[in-house]
Amino acid sequence: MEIKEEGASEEGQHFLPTAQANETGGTQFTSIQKIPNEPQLEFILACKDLVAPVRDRKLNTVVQISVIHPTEQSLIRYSSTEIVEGTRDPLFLTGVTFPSEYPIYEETKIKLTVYDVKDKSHDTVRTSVLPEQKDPPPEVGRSFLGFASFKVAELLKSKEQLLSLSLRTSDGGKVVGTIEVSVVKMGEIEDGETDHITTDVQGQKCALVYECTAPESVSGKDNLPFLNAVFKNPVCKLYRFPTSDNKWMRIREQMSESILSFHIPKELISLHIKEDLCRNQELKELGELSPHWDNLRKKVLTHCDQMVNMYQDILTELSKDTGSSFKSSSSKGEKTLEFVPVNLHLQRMHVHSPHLKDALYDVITVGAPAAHFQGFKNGGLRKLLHRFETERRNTGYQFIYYSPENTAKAKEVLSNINQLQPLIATHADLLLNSASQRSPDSLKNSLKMLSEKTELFVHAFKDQLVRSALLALYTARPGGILTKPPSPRSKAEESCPEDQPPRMKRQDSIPHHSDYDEEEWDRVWANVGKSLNCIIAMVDKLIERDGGSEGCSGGSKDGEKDPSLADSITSHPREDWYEQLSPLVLTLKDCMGEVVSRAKQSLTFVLLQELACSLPQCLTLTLRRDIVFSQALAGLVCGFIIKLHTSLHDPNFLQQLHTVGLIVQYEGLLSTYSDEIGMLEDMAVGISDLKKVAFKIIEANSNDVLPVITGRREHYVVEVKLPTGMFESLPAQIKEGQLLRVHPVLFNVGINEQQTLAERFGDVSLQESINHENFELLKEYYTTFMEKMPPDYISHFQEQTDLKGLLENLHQNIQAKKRKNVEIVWLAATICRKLNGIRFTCCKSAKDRTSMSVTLEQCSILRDEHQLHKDFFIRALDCMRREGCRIENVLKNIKCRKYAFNMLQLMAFPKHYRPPEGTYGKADT
Ligand SMILES: O=P(O)(O)O[C@H]1[C@H](O)[C@@H](O)[C@H](O)[C@H](O)[C@@H]1OP(=O)(O)O
Repeated sequence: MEIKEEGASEEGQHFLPTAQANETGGTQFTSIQKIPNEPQLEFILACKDLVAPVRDRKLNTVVQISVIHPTEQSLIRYSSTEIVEGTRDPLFLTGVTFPSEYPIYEETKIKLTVYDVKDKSHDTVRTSVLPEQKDPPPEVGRSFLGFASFKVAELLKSKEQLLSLSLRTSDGGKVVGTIEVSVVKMGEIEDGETDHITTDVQGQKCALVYECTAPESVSGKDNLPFLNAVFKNPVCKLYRFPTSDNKWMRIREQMSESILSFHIPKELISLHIKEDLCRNQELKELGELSPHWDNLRKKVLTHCDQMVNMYQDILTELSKDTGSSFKSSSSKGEKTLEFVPVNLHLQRMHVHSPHLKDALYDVITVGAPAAHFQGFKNGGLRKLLHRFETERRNTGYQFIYYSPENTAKAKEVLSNINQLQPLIATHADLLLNSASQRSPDSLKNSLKMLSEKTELFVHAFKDQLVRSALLALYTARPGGILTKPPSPRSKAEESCPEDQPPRMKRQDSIPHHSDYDEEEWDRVWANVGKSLNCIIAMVDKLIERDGGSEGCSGGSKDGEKDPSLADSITSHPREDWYEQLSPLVLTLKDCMGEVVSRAKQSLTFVLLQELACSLPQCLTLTLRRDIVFSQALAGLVCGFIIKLHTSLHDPNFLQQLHTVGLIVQYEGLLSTYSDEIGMLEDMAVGISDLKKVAFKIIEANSNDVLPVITGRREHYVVEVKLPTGMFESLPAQIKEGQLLRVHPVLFNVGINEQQTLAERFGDVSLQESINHENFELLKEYYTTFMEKMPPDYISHFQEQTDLKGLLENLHQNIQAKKRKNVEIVWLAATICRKLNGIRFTCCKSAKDRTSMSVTLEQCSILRDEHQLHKDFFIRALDCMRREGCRIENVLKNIKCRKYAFNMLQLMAFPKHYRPPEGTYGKADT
């Protein structure tokens, strides 16, 4: 077989899809026997007795792993180990793993090439997947020592699955040492054997014993097919690190993208279109208005229709991306991809350490949810929304000011009406159906349902807002007089004596009209309750006369019956039930229709005020908020799904889920300088808006496992599907569809050179306020958690972790005005993990700073929870950053294997956020 130049082939971590891989020109190859969804082959490497080309040179070795597929002639560079310095017998901590999807067979050949690295800052055989990019030539920074190759079958069939191969020079002649390839299986006990490994600290040695406790399934293998439908294109890396008692722990790092990146935005945009079309229709149905308001309505409708068209265009564009699951950092500013989160991944660390249970640690990494296309010249949502509200409050005569709470309330009531009216109509028909069957039980049941829904309906209008909006609309009708200016009134002011002028407080400015009959609405509204009472009374009578001993459980709402109705009931002995109930049901529907029509119009009029007073800013702001929210929600749904699947077998988690909900903690690394201020302002609102989301778990009835979103801008429900077996095992509350809450919190600490500028010459108040506000939210969650979770769980919990102490520590750190105080994000992350929460890490692109942070978090967990040998902390960190999933993330985003940092930036970073030499530099981002 001819071996081609290495530079000509592509980086192998992004492999062919399986179907393609099996098309091997008709030739059959032998698959490696594998456990479903587990990597097919994993091995580690060590060299012995390496011969230096120059005497007395201390070797710094790296092994490059390449693959030759059976049908192909060329080499594909697959991965590399880390560089081990100063030894002829290097033992590599970075292993090799071939994920389940990788087209590898027993016939596949693997080539191991050993290099001596002379200049780490230039050590890079290939930094790019594009052949002719500006990479240094292969020989820069390193020199070839020797190579060996083997077929996968040879390794698998070898004694103890271990090969010891001679390393030869390129002409194949001279032996320059040996390389050992040893198959590993996460969780399997290996033969006791000791070895030595050079640590970072010169001269220190560490005896290593291959010994592991029995494996324990942490990944919930039975639900993997389900997760595979959501998480795609995994990149896997394998490491082994020594523990403080000189044993091995194994770590598998995995990074996957998700089709939810595109699916959630599409779902949301469809929902917005529906909501906006419905609002536009309601605006049209507002009825006759005086010329002033009618003109405004026309203007609003023109803009709103344009907006809907725009959302439709975006949806069409996105729908073309069928099956996409990744938006790269370089596409941040693309208009058609605005709703899609940037560089969203599940970053998972699976730890198998001696004497401890296997553990999984998940972080969702994603670019800060922000409106990159709209830009940040005028700031982000936090500032823009505030400014918008202030301006609106101060607009003069032409509009009526309703506070954001009241506008939201109007939307909520409108949505409740739209949901409840058809529901009530259905229950009323079911009642008639039961009546025609003369079935007392079914009649009682139908009545119960009808009563419940009608009560909800009546309750929905209890708000003072409906009353005041009715009056406002009355004055806006032709002939209605709009008092000048609409005088602000609150409840307190209503009690002011007539002769005293009302206080001019710029709160809701609701007009008055002396001809207006305020009680009319009360009558119309009360009629619904009354007509329900009539039905209840009639059902009671019918059942009683039919021989039933008990009265109907529906019960009159206020205990008294309408006298006229009671008469009509007594005058019909043993009649046809349907005939008796039918007119009453009709009356209920009519009364309801009257209420709906009045309330809908009045509340739509409230919405008209918001839109009319600040066109087109209002719509642009809504768009910005929708964009940011969509990106945030896509991440949240990923986080929720993965958390649910990994914790499904933990009853405490499930109880926590339906009792107090989940904390969702976002770590932000944005600086409070220049554009990133705007990003942070967007991100803060996007994350806070996630409070409007509730999850509901439903049983999957088909192969379509993707979540479904219902609701509207103020309140969304995400339905997450589970296969029957898993669904059945859930607690009753969850199965019954209880809404599951999330509690998002954001802590931000800027770490780069821009933050240095902000701290020296700028303003860090945004970061400070965000951290303060979110600390209060976190504390609230903790308090509820302690109050609502059962005492035995809490005591077990407290034994393990001093959460209170961690919270206090976090609080002190937030208050201390310390520069780049990364302790804040570390503590917040620790608290989140201890509270069983969902973790997120974000920077602008989730590529560079995020990569530094998640790798640091992973190694800190290994040190704090899994006894990583202290001398190996930095080395583990460097391994993960040099050859781990995150450098693949960089490659995937910008087609170049370099973190986009320069020396100046690195100097500004807090300790431990700096990548190893040779992995960073100028990159086209
Ligand atoms: O992933 P990020 O940390 O947001 O990437 C930044 C990087 O930190 C910075 O040094 C570099 O100059 C670029 O601005 C990166 O952002 P891109 O969005 O351009 O990848």
